[in-house]
Formats: sequence, structure tokens, C-alpha cells
Amino acid sequence: MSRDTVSILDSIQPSEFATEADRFATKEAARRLLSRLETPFEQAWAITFENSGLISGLQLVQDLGIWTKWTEADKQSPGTARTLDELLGWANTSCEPNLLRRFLKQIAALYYIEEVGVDTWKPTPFSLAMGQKETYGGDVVKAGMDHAMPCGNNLPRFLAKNAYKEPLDIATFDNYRDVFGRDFFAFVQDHPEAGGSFQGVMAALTHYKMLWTDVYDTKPLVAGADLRKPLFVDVGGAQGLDTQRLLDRHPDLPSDVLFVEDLPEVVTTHGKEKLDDRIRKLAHDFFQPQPIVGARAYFFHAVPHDWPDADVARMFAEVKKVMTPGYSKLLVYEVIMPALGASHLAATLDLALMSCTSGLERTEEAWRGLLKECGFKVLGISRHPRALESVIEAEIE
Ligand SMILES: C[S@@+](CC[C@H](N)C(=O)[O-])C[C@H]1O[C@@H](n2cnc3c(N)ncnc32)[C@H](O)[C@@H]1O
Repeated sequence: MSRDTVSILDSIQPSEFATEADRFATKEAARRLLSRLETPFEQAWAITFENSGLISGLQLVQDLGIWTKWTEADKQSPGTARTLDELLGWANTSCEPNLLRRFLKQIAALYYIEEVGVDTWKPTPFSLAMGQKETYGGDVVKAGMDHAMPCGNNLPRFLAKNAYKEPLDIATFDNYRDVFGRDFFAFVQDHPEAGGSFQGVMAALTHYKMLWTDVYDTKPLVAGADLRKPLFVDVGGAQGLDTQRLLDRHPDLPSDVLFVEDLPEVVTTHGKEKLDDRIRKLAHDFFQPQPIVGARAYFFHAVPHDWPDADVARMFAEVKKVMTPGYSKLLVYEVIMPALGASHLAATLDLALMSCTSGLERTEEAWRGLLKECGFKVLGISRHPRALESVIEAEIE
């Protein structure tokens, strides 16, 4: 009975699922299964010691340049097993063989590479993604090292010494500043490596999440627009993926109606994604006067959630000043936290925000209250059962 169960579980492959929703539902069931099968000790050990060793190993192999070389070599000869000597030969600096071996043993024991003989491993889709820039897998791991882990490590002590208040004031009470001496967005502006890993996570998440154009029907927005004026301003738009998606949905849009705004070093340094030439990128601080006046839509995706209410009110006030009443829309593509059954992605993001930016994921009630306070009327909320986020459409009240 038990052997049959093991072989059935071992035989399940992602390719057999008809839809992404089926794959996801089965993965979640497997997670629940693991939480029933693991002993409390196994769970505590996995959460702490396994993960801290694993993330160190993944980063070390990345620093040595081995993931990239392995992925390149695998394109020539897919699935080939590689020996320790071959992997060491790809390293960009010398490394003691037994040092690398010790890390690879743990990475294999946790199934992120496949051990097929003594000192011999095959890649997995995960390890190949670590070596491929376009997947941003390496950035997600590095951002864990740069931001999430040091901040998470500090958070319980920080909250204890601040009498367990919710951190909602960046200027006076911010965990990131407690760790790094400056708030998150100030710090990443002066530290391009840490800023780059954060931008990589953003891009990875945006690729992973549902297209906003599948959650919100963009046709009425475009049909009702005067295309002699700006159409869409993606505020804090990072690499511009959401603007590209709007253009993909409406491929006949003219030049000079689509704008992506972000901090100067994001616009100049971290833009890895290829955008259509019709999209204009601008360096703009959203707490300063908005330069694109009278656009049909000002779009904020995963931007307000980085900030407490007082700061969101300041950024919304700048767009409100240039919005045309009755024409311009405020579009906010954000998590709406349910009272019951938040997904682990939404709940984890919420805590990452608390830990790194004094931000938060908001409930529908909190969103409605905040928008009202800022002088906006909610016209509708577009949701999709499989989407992490919803699009709140609002206009000037
Ligand atoms: C969580 S990311 C979301 C990025 C993008 N909208 C997305 O969903 O992928 C927040 C973005 O806000 C930008 N940002 C932070 N402070 C800013 C400011 N004062 N002015 C403009 N952009 C800012 C960051 O650089 C970052 O790209």
C-alpha cells in the first residue's frame, strides 16, 4: 500500500495537467500533504536550517557563475549529468572541490538538482532557471539574501522593542532602517546590486502573476480615450511590462500615448525587458508633481502596497492634480486581502512589505476608505478567481 502510494506520487509530472489551474491545485494539495506527513521537528528544521543552508548554497553556486554555464551547456546537450570536476571547471574563480561538493550534496538532497552517481548530478528545471537571466530565478534568491532574510531576522526583535505596534510610519518606525540605517527605497537607490535584485523579483512576480489585461477589460478604457492626449501612465512601472501588455492587447496604439515612470536608476540601470519603441520611459518621483497631464488612466501596480496610508495619499494627490474629472481614471492593480483564506503568496507579500518597506496588503474596506479619503470614488473592482490581484477603477469624486 505504502509502496504503491510512493510510486504514484513519484510518477506525477507537471506535463500531465490540462491547465495551469489544475497544476496549481495539485501543488497546493501536495503542500497540505507534506504538512500532514512531516513531524513538527521536520517542519521546524526545514523552515530554518534546511532553508538557510540551501539559500547559501544556491547563492554560492551563482556567485561562482556555475548555474549560468550549466544552463548554457545544457542547451547543447539537454539533461546530461555533470561531474564535480566539470562544474568546478565552469567556476569563474578557484574553489576547493570539497567546499562545492558539500553545498551540492544539500542542494541535491532537497531535489533542486538530481544526484545520479558519486559526485555527479543532473540539472532540474529549477537549476536551469537559476542560470537563465530571463527567468529572474537568480534575482529572487539574491533578493532573499539582500533584503528578505536580514529583515525577517530582525523583525521579531524590532517589533518587541516597539511594543508590538504595527509598523506604519516609515519616517519614525521602520524595520528596514533598523537593519540598514535607511528606508528601503532610499537604500536601493545608492546600492545598485541590492536595487537590481529587487527589480528582478518585481519582474519575476509580474511574469508569474496574471496579466492585468486579463483581469480588467481595457476595451472601454481605450474606446473612450482621445488618442491625441496621453492614454496610460504606469506610475512606479519598473520595467514597463504592464504597459507592454496594454499595447499587446491594443497593437494599433500610436506613439507618445504610453508612459512608464520610475526612479532614475530604475529607468537607466535596471531595464532588462525589451519594450515596444512606442512606450516612453520617464524618470519621475511620484511624490513630485506629475508631468503627464490629463491622461486617460494613471495606473499603479503593486506600488501603494509598498507604503503606509499617509504616503499613498501623497502619491495619489499628485495624480489627482493632473487628472481630468469625468475622463481620467485611477487604476490600482493590487492585492485585496480577504477576511478568510488569504493565499500564502498574498500573506507572504504582506509580511515582506511589513518587514522591508512598512507597507501592507489592504482589505477591500481599507482600499475604499483610503480612496475616499483621497477624494476618489470607486467605479468598480475587477477580479479574477485565479488572480492574486484585482483592478480597482476610480475617478475623482
Ligand atoms: C513593488 S515595485 C512595483 C513595480 C511595477 N509596478 C510592477 O508591478 O512590477 C514598486 C516600484 O515603485 C518604484 N518607486 C519607489 N519609490 C518611487 C518614487 N518615489 N517614485 C517613483 N517610483 C518609485 C520602485 O522603484 C519600484 O519599481
